[in-house]
Amino acid sequence: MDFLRRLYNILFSSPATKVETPIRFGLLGASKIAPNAIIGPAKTHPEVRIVGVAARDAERARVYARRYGIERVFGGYQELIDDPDIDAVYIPLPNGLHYEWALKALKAGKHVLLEKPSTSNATEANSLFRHEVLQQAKPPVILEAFHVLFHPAWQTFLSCLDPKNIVSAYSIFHVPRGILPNSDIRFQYDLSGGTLMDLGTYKVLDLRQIFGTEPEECLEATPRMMPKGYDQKCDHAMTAKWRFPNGGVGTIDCDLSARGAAGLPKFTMPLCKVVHKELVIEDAGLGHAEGREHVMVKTVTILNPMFPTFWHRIDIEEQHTIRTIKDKKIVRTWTHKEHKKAYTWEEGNGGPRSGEKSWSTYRHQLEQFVNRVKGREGSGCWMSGEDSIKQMEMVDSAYKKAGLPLRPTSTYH
Ligand SMILES: NC(=O)C1=CN([C@@H]2O[C@H](COP(=O)(O)OP(=O)(O)OC[C@H]3O[C@@H](n4cnc5c(N)ncnc54)[C@H](OP(=O)(O)O)[C@@H]3O)[C@@H](O)[C@H]2O)C=CC1
Ligand SMILES: O=C1OC[C@@H](O)[C@H](O)[C@H]1O
Repeated sequence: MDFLRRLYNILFSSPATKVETPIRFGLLGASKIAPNAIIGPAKTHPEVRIVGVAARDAERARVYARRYGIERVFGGYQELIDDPDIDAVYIPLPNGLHYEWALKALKAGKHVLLEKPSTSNATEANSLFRHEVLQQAKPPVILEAFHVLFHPAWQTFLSCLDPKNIVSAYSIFHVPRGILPNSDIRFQYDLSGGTLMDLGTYKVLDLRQIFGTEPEECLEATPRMMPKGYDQKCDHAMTAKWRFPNGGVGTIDCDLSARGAAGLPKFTMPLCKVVHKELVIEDAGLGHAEGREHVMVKTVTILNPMFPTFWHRIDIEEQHTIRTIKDKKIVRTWTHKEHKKAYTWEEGNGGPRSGEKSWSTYRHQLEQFVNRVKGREGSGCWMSGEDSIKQMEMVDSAYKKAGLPLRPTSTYH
């Protein structure tokens, strides 16, 4: 029942009355993702209007504008960026074009909401996020659009972890075979494609946030390359492992063409599972009988971190053991399980933060983007430029380990 109510509110949320001077957004490209990522969220945001769309082909932009009720059409990306009526741009272009168009937009003084991955590699990320245009007194805002981190479900999950005691973290995101054609932009090396660049970047972010720090080394990276006849520099799937400074190991598993028995499309629930090291519990009761100790291992799992507004669950499992200290003979074991959900901040890890149950991860993200542009404090959830650089360093480390070329660096300056 709760699920149906949420679904109804997600699909039919009423449009907001707009303020007199909203942030005027332009879209680069008539992209597939913009309706979910910004056009829909903007409808319920009183301070945002989507005023223009640019496409390489003006007719394509016209059709898109008509379909989504966008006032203005631009015959090219630069034309939109140069328009004084545009305050901010959303960039959902193929990965290989992110760097160039983000920099062009920043140079024109526009705020930038930039799709993930921010750039093709760490070299580009360095040049973009440390560019002089961002060193001025009041620089434009730029955000790599890792929408998931803005949702209370993800933040609540993080607050259940004890980063320094994490032994292992596992993060999986598979898309069943057949959803994306092998000709998709995600599988073209020249456009900086690859599954690690696409789904993998979410998983890389998961590990960075779970451990709360950067990895020391990529231990393994195993791609499954595109089938014969397609781009042989692109990974269709990737698993990779990193060691973090506390000795813990983080593993990612991403697949944009997941198959099961007989090669049929396979669905796997996206999740992150975190196992902590065994801790001795100093309790006055059970564990303190002469010669015995009470130990506990905590495992925290979030199911469906990607689309938590529809449904998610956070499972906290504590495995308790009473055993003899000398020879570790088990006297008693039991498991304590707790399930959490956080469709709102109140349900989750608290705080007077804004949001409604029906807000998607993208709507939460837009709220914080606007807060930054307006110079307000906001929820505290953010992805800094330095964070985006670290992201790409970690992605590059896996491509290097796999023996694959880094995605190509743009020649734009
Ligand atoms: N945040 C999220 O949940 C998601 C993020 N993404 C990210 O958004 C970006 C776009 O993804 P998606 O919307 O699926 O992509 P699309 O296939 O819809 O492509 C986006 C736009 O890229 C433009 N484009 C420019 N140059 C090229 C070219 N050489 N070949 C093909 N297209 C080109 C097209 O613009 P034009 O209209 O001008 O022709 C097209 O509209 C990617 O970076 C992806 O990682 C994607 C899905 C989900
Ligand atoms: O960002 C994304 O999220 C959802 C995926 O299905 C898609 O491939 C990816 O680009």
